[in-house]
Amino acid sequence: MASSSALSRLSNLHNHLRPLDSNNQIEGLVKFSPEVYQALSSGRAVVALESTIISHGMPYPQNLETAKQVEEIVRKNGAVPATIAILDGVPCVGLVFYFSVSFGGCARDLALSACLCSFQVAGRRNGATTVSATMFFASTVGIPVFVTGGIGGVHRHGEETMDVSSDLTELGKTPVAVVSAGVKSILDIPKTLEYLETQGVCVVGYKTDEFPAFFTDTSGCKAPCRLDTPEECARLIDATTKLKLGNGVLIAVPIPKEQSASGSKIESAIQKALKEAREKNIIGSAETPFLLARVNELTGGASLASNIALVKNNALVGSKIAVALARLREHSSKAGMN
Ligand SMILES: O=c1[nH]cc([C@@H]2O[C@H](COP(=O)(O)O)[C@@H](O)[C@H]2O)c(=O)[nH]1
Repeated sequence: MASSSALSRLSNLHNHLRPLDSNNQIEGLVKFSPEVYQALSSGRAVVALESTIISHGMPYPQNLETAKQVEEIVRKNGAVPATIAILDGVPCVGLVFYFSVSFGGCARDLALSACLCSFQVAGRRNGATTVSATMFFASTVGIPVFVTGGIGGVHRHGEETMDVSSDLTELGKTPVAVVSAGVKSILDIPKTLEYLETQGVCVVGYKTDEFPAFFTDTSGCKAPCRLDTPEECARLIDATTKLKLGNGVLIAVPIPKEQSASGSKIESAIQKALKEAREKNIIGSAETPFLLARVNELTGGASLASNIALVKNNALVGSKIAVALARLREHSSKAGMN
């Protein structure tokens, strides 16, 4: 449970954040760290980051350490990090330190997909945002690039259970580019790609022809498109905006080669964990956290090390894309093209 100091930090957090001055009702509900507010106001590159990776995706204390290191990587590469979470019912954009203190040590049962956000806001509760909720808020406040580890997808046997992550439907209706290491093989990767196609989402392999499977750089599935530089990705995002397609882009970045080596060991642990989940009848929102924790145990921590490495690599690539996009838009507006 939360320590009282963590809780008091949490409730004081609002004093450090400022609301966006806006007539837009949704934007008026959101609060920003001064750093993110300034960056957005001046057209600087900003990278959105989710908080479920802190609350659920990794154990303490690696979750906290990784969150801080990811923010550092984003800053070193010229962008401003914007971790998103709901605190006391207020969607907040920025300030990973406070979030991580609060979510790293408590509130681990609150991962919010977009559909649950209004419930938390109305009830003035706390919640870490998943990919879908982070996309929603990033889009609302004008952050076009969002970095995460992996997205949710169609679960195995999803055709019977209807267990399909709302990350996929959000990608179908929210214009944000999500930089991830693809989809874990705990999910059904071919069906996930099929579903994304149905949703009209442009899926890009970054420097690869193959869609990556999170812990490994291969999945046996072809990536629908391939791009090789941050500038190309920025042009794609810009074109999606100009065409007013209204949906997201998924940029799938393979895990770095060095870490991909332990992929086969991790894959067999995934198969064992999946079997255990079925035997114990662990389903729905309990399934992913169970599988992640069990795979980490079975691999003696190798999966966590890989997870951390790929998130950092995604932060590096995503920041470069955000910077390239900010430059492109600056040039366009100077040239009077917007
Ligand atoms: O490797 C990971 N995949 C997915 C998640 C989290 O799980 C969510 C998907 O959950 P669900 O399948 O319940 O929609 C993602 O949005 C993300 O927040 C994670 O932490 N780590």
